Amino acid sequence: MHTYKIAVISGDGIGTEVVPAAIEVLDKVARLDGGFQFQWTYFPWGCDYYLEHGEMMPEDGLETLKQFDQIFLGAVGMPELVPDHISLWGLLIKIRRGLKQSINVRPAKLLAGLESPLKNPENFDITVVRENSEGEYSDSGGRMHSGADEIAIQNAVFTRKSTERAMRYAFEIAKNSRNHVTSATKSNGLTYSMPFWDEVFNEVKEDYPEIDTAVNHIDALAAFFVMKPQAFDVIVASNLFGDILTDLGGAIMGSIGIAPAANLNIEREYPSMFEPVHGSAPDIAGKGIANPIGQIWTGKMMLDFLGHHEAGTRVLDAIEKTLASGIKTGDIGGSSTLAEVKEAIKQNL
Ligand SMILES: NC(=O)C1=CN([C@@H]2O[C@H](COP(=O)(O)OP(=O)(O)OC[C@H]3O[C@@H](n4cnc5c(N)ncnc54)[C@H](O)[C@@H]3O)[C@@H](O)[C@H]2O)C=CC1
Ligand SMILES: CC(=O)C(=O)O
Ligand SMILES: [K+]
Ligand SMILES: [Mn+2]
Repeated sequence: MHTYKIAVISGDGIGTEVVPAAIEVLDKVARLDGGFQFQWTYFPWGCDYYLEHGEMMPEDGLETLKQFDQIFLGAVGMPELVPDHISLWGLLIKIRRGLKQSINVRPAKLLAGLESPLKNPENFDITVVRENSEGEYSDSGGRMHSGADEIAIQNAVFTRKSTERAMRYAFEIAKNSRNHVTSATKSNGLTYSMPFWDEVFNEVKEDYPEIDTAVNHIDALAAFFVMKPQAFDVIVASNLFGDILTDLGGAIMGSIGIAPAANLNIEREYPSMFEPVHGSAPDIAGKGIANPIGQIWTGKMMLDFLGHHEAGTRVLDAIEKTLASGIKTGDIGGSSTLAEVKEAIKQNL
């Protein structure tokens, strides 16, 4: 029996509610499978930790995390207590970069039993490959002067290595999907980064003659997500474009509370980190009404990454069965609690 050592960072807000629920589901599916188990190690890192220690995680936090097989994280951020750029850069983004989780995979598909806010949605099944290590998320820039002369400069960083890596990963995924990759660009507004992005895309696609491609500006692409999401298979996007597009992906499924994500170290040199698309949702935290499906589906992505596809399928089937039976949280039109949804998903495994 294989034991996976998983570092758990529930983080802030609803992270502390949805993570334990997902762990119960993962433990049960492991028991039903019989071939593997999880050993969970909990780290109390987050905004409360920051208020006590002056840092979001200990200085040797990354070294500690390297000893685990994978990381399971909820969400980071409590803007009323700690400014978001401090909390996210001190924990979430620090781990993504420090452990070279350079790819963020975020699926969005029409789930059985869930009503999309789109009026007559055709069946859509999209995988967004988001570059996760650079781009518009950068700490290069500065602020100076004050008053009417105040200036803020935020640079975006696009390296050939990381751009190409994200694109190649998208093409590889497309081979096992429907052989189509769309590139999200904005080379009509950004004069250096996105023309470069387009050039690299044109070069990379030459290596994949069997894959069809399209290029859309991100503004149009966002509109197409609403008007014709069925037109897409795999999408490759920069860090910020992918971030925005995948909240929209969650929304057209029914709620950002169900959207899963995986921060992958595709070289498998360091642990990958599995955390849903949504944040800490301070507006509903502590009420027991958060939707646990995003976190649970994220657990399915971890199972898949570990090679347990049958167990992963079992989790997604149980989610869909639960939705079809009408057991839903408020964000997707139901009146069930987090605990009720979790219990139903466990039953349906
Ligand atoms: N990966 C991460 O850890 C992320 C952290 N954040 C942080 O989270 C905090 C709140 O950010 P927001 O912009 O409000 O985004 P958010 O994703 O936390 O919430 C946006 C809206 O969606 C709802 N929502 C989110 N997850 C839900 C769930 N599982 N069930 C039901 N409803 C859900 C919330 O109630 C809220 O109305 C901030 O500190 C932000 O920086 C935001 C996004 C990602
Ligand atoms: C911070 C955030 O919203 C994300 O990385 O998805
Ligand atoms: K998250
Ligand atoms: Mn986001």
